[in-house]
Amino acid sequence: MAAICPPETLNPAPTQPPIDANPQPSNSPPPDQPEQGEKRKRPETQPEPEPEPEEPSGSLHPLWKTSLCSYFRRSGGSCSHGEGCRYAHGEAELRPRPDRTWDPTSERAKKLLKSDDGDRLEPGPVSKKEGDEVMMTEAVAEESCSLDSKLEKCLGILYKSAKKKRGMIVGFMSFETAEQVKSAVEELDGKSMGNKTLKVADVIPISIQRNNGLTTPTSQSTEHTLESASTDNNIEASETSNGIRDGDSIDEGVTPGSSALRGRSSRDVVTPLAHMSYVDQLEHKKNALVQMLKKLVSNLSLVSYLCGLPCKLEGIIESPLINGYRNKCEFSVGYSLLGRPTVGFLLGNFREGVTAVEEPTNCPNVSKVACQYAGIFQEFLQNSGLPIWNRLNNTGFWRQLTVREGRSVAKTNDAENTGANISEVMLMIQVSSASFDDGVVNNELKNLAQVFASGASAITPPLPLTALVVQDHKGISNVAPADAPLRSLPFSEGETESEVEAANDAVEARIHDYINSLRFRISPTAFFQVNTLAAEKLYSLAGDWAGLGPDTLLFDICCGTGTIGLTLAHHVGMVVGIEMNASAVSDAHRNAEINGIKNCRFVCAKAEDVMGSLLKEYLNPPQKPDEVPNGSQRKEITLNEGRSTSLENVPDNEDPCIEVKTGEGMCGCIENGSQELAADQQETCASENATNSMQQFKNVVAIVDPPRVGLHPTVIKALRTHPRLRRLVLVLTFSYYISCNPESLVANAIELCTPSADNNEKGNKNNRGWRHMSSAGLARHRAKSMPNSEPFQPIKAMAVDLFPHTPHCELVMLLER
Ligand SMILES: C[S@@+](CC[C@H](N)C(=O)[O-])C[C@H]1O[C@@H](n2cnc3c(N)ncnc32)[C@H](O)[C@@H]1O
Repeated sequence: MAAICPPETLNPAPTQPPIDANPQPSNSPPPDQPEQGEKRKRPETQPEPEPEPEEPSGSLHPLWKTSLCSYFRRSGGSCSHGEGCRYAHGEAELRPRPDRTWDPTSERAKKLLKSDDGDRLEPGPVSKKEGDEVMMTEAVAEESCSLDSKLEKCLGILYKSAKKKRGMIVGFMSFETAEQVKSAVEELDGKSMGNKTLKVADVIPISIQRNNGLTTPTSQSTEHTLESASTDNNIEASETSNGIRDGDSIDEGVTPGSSALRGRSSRDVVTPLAHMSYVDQLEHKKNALVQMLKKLVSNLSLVSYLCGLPCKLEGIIESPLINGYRNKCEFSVGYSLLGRPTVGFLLGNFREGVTAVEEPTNCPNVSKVACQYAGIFQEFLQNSGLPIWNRLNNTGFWRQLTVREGRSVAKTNDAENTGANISEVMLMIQVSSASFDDGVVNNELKNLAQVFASGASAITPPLPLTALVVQDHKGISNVAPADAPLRSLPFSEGETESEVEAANDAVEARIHDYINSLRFRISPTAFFQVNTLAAEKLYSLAGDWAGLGPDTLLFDICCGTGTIGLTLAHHVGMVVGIEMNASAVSDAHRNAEINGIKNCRFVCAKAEDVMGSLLKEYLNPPQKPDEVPNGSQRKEITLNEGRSTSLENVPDNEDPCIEVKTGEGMCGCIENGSQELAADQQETCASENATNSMQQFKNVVAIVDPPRVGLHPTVIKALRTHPRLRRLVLVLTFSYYISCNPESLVANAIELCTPSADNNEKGNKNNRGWRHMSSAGLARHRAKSMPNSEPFQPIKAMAVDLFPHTPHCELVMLLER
């Protein structure tokens, strides 16, 4: 309903564009933990006031009695803290603040505000000029009030709940009654807080959700939002190397914003470089990469370097497709600036209070097919009986539409005709069904499936529709954990519920794409690079630089569906892929199988849990034949769903993954080159294979393609300290508007490349200084305690542009020692 903002924040430089990105499970907290940024719910009953700090006699706390006690006022004159309460029990006790202002909720301040002198005790400029207007939450914070617990105390208004995310410059409030809303607006708009002025701006009320008998209103209360008119173009990216996701870490979807957003388009937000020629975009990215590499130099003072760079930047490889290249788009569901249910991209960052969603039609990186599906869904939502997800109070049903496309083997670089190769489409609709009746939900989903099917076939040429999946997710962020429930929806005519239920048991929804003529199966939550043709170039470059040969053992760390390892498998003796997403590992197995590749093993685990033991297993062969590496694995082998079968015969709908658990929590999938999956046979086979292979690998290489956060220190340590690993190829996403990406690259490189210290420093467990360190600082700190080992040297780097029109880019860096 209202927003408060400093005008200077209205149009800052864009930060992250918001299309898709595969959710990175590594970044998703386990379901039992709050997701990042998740707010704690305000308790129903008013909590007891926090214990007040003891006032040292003789030296009063500077804020002593400078704010009115809301408990005292509301309870009609009692407060459990009695006279010891830090807050003033009534106007008479009230003291002026250190800045000579009065509690703005006090009668005294109100009177002063009405006078020409404003609320200051001393003459001086009153902060009424535009530049000094602040978000309510900023001002409140300056007044030492936490919005959650002390808003009422500070502002003296009645409200139902107040929410603010860390880092947000707006706060959201809901009220019990219309009167509360009215008086809160009167009270807050234009109010001076310290030397700042609160601004209340109009927003479109989000809780006006359709209720045509199918849903219950989210709350009986009059729910309004105090929201900001301010925003910038920032959209947080959850991840990663495949680009950006919309709504990622925006997580909440609130209302469409205010007039400040009018004129802003999803094109500006999602593809902020689209106004430049492609040549200029590449130049821009290259320059940004040079800056980032220079930063690396300053952190690696002992490494020889060239022209200010740690290694030569060989250039930037262009994307074969510049428009419509994305094979995956995650479209938010929300309201447009005009209040219309819309499927598209958020116009800004929720932290800045922006929740308006606009259609993706002008975003040059989105395919026509994806736009058409977004349009079909949007049309459906105009008449849906179930509400759109409300990011303010985390209620509602429809959350997100993901469109994933698979291409046929024939490729075209024809920018105008990118849709021609799209042969498969998977639609994943994210909903939150928890508070809705099953019958209503099923009916609505059935209608939606029909709408998608008929909409797809009504278009000329008809849109492919291969799989329709519903993801049920009730977390605050749209980034669902990898284990969020998925179900397939029937969409072809005549297909019945029970047929689909049966099919759900057997057939997992998936699409296929091709890389270097290999066919790849992709499950709904598995990572796959969003620009397939550019990814081919990326993988080829990584392979060229890795120095591969028949005697090479290649570790594909963070392997996803196995793309890097499988496309290079024919150059090497063996590939060991490590990946934590079980669906992706299952895809990797299947992909090896459908492409007839036998020399790969894929391990389903966090790299940090298994890297050390895998290096040992392959590179420190046991001395005696009966000394089997990872002996504990043998005891805990389990077959998925207790099946025992031959991989050669695994039908497309079965998961050939065998899980192996070790005492260290390792969960591995035995290499699929083995024929039998019977547990004991498989384990022997795997070990033998591993042991036999060990002797023949003269060359050990790792290609590392980690998520945005970079490599875990444990993985770095394992790689750095294993003397037989001589070559490392890092594949990292560089996003020059996002500081954390280059940070993680720089941090990882510091640990890998800093020479060992003469005297290793042992970590001091009690040293909490790390909390305030940058990631580079932390990495330098860790490098000091790295066990004595030969450092890697950066040899060369090259960028590959997987994300035209956006600030993102992949960087490949070769490290050797
Ligand atoms: C940038 S993607 C690269 C995937 C693959 N190399 C490709 O190009 O398709 C990063 C992958 O790392 C996985 N991942 C994230 N954290 C991980 C961890 N701690 N251990 C193993 N895999 C991880 C993600 O699930 C994701 O599949």
